[in-house]
Amino acid sequence: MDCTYKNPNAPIEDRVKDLLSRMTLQEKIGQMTQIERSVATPADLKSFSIGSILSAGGSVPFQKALPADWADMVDKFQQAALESRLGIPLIYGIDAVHGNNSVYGATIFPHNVGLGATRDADLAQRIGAATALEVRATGIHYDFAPCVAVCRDPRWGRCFECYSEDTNIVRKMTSIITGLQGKPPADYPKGYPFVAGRNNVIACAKHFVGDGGTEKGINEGNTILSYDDLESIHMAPYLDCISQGVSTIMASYSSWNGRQLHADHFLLTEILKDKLGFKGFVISDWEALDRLTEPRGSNYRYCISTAVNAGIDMVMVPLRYKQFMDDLTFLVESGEVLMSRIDDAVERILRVKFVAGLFEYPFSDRSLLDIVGCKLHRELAREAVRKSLVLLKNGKNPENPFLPLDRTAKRILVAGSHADNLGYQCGGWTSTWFGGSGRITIGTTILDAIRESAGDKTEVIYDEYPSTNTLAGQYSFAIVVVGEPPYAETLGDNKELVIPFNGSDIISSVADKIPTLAILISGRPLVLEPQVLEKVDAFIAAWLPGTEGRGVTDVVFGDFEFEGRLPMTWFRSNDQLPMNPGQNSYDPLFPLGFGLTYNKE
Ligand SMILES: OC[C@@H]1[C@@H](O)[C@H](O)[C@@H](O)c2nc(CNc3ccccc3)cn21
Repeated sequence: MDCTYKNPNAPIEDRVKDLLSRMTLQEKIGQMTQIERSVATPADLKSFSIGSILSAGGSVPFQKALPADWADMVDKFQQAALESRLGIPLIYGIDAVHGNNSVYGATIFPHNVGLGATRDADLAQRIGAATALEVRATGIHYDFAPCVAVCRDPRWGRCFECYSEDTNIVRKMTSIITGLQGKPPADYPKGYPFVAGRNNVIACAKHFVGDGGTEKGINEGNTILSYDDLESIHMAPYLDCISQGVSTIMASYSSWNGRQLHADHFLLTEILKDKLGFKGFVISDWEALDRLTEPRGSNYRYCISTAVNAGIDMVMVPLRYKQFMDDLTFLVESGEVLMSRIDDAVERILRVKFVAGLFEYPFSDRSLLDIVGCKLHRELAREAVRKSLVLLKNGKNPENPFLPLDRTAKRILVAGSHADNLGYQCGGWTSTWFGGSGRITIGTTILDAIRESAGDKTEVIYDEYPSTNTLAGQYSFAIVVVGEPPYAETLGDNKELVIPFNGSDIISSVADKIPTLAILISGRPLVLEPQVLEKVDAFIAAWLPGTEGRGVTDVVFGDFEFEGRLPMTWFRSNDQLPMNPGQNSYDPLFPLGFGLTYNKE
């Protein structure tokens, strides 16, 4: 074997150096280019040595494609990449942010806000490992997760993607990385990317840095903070990610004190790479370079030169990639971007590919196919749901708790927009970018769970919007499930955080007549009107639990204890926001960390 880079026994840094020395400028730039699957052609993958492909949210081979169809698609792209002159394998990336959520039938775990309510680092790691398996089963190598944003204002449309407003909770939950990638050995070099093997994925901590701290929670907005506060509140989780061997980090669309992150050499290079010693690669967000100018994408050469010189290594172009490659070639040939910067970026990309074993195992492992949505993973997701539930009220008189409910009760009324809607309980980034409604995948709604758990003689009546006539009936108790519709990113920015679809009115109309448990399905706390909270007998925040609705009934019917505690402050009204512990005006309805349990001690 004459090429060091092809020798699996050679030290990785020797392989990187050898391969880099053989590459043309065009091949180097090709490796820095990530394109969307919809514009990828085998011919271009081969001739341009494209480094990476992604599936945008909802970009699937076809509706309800099976894991084998996904693996076929990825392997076909990979085959083309391996036919390039130097045969450098590509990495295929996807947002598997709560399971492999674009894939029909995959296990959908609670979104991060619910996992933050568990504060359970071991659970996060096990979820990471399960997610890695379901991603690799589809042939995909690269997961744009975890989001380690610290959400300081719930008006932000991406609050549900965050573990907490509390930096230390986010830091704790970065353990998911050692599940996704595997755990590096104790003596592993600091800052060096790590991927244990074929059952693991390349992870991506995002979005560096301060995305959760923008003014008024405006998505892609401006985070106005001193460097010390930026570091202590928003940057701290990245030190944990780097110490756990995270292989890639995604830059944030947002700005710090008016400086766009994608253009910020100080943060991306001097801090992240030089001071923190990050040796993986920094990837841009989707068309983030285009956002560096107004109108977007104008003077694209300026955008490219600014971002690449700031420290962006791989560019999620992802559509007009020939323009990107041509412009970057021009910039290098004109000296505006130094070859040393290109070489640094390509070294980082190749390092991650060698570490991930992709030169040895570029294709999917078909023995994993049946693991997608398997019972073991659904049980894990069910455990996560149980541990994520936060009990905010239990009984109009604390001496007389309302929960646990009697599953053998004579007659139960189930109501509300979110009682029987799998898409709603999964939230955004499920099946499509911003999620959907109804039976969007395979799973158990809360109504399904109640029906499965209830006694043989128990009558379960479901009425989404119960009429006066329905409410006039006799019931042992009612369970009303309401909440937010799915959303993503800017679509989720909201200055008026109230329960949508007249959720409060439905709760009130039922609770006026029947002893009622209210369950809220949401990506964040919402305003709970005092009279509504007074009327219900019990109230649970269930966040966005995903496909395993049985996790809710496990606790509601008393088989398991409540363990969840608020990962976000529960504000009284929108005009209090932003409101975080430590502020003089901290006057929440329920404070960060609140959560009742069945047992008094
Ligand atoms: O999906 C790739 C990235 C994702 O990893 C980032 O967290 C997120 O900020 C992000 N936003 C977009 C843009 N959204 C989009 C979704 C569907 C089709 C087209 C664009 C892509 N991405």
